[in-house]
Amino acid sequence: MPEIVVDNLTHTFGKGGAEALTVLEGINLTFENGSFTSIVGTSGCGKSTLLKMMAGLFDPSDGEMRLDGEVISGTDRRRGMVFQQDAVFPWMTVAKNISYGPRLRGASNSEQREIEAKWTEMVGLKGFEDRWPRELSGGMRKRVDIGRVYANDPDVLLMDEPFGALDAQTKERMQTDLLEAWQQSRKTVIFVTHDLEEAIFLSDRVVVMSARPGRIQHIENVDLPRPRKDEMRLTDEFIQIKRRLWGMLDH
Ligand SMILES: Nc1ncnc2c1ncn2[C@@H]1O[C@H](COP(=O)(O)OP(=O)(O)OP(=O)(O)O)[C@@H](O)[C@H]1O
Repeated sequence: MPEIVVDNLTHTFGKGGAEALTVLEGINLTFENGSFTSIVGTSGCGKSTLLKMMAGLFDPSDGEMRLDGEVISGTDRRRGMVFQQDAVFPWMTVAKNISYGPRLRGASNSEQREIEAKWTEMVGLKGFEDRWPRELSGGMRKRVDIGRVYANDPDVLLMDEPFGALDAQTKERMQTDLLEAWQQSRKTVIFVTHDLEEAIFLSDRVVVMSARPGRIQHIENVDLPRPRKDEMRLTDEFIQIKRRLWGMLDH
């Protein structure tokens, strides 16, 4: 069953005003349940805007998005978002950050412990449960962020350049770990990135957007086998996809 449908979506900031700016035009996309899709495109083509609208942070000026047939409007824990800047609470330990959402919804102490144990392990933070965010590296804080979103048990994870601020080595490790968590949970993931290699490595599909106003320029199905291995980045098939997509972007 299709999970998210973006139906003829157009978005103009300040519509009707002198400074009106159309950033997205005529976007039609379907994200299948459990799929991993990346969205790439030159800076300013509206990738973050599209993702934020899927999160329900604001409504499109035309068209609509539906999750299982229901029009998306407003935020909902079924759609969890991870931003580039981590959103970890500095006054809570790793475990408390992770169980924040369930605690807010009245989960019992034992349910919270269970969720903390499951997700600290899944995001590679076992043994760090009682640490404070100030004691963690950037990559570890990102893991807390991802664990916290997963702990809410969303249907869809919306990730806006979550690894953009990390060094190359940490980034590669985070990509592999994210894929492992995704393969176990099979949530639908929509992942915005500037990094073509990251997009290809992670995804079933890479959506290429044209420069502003962003339109869908191309959809690349990535048929590399899973589980993905780091060495795949060096295969001819991988490099060919990268070259093809690179040629489509405005540099
Ligand atoms: N709230 C807003 N009001 C007015 N214009 C906005 C607003 N948010 C974004 N924009 C503009 O919309 C365009 C698209 O922005 P968006 O952040 O979606 O692009 P992007 O593709 O994610 O860019 P980048 O890759 O650089 O993050 C930009 O020109 C930006 O200045």
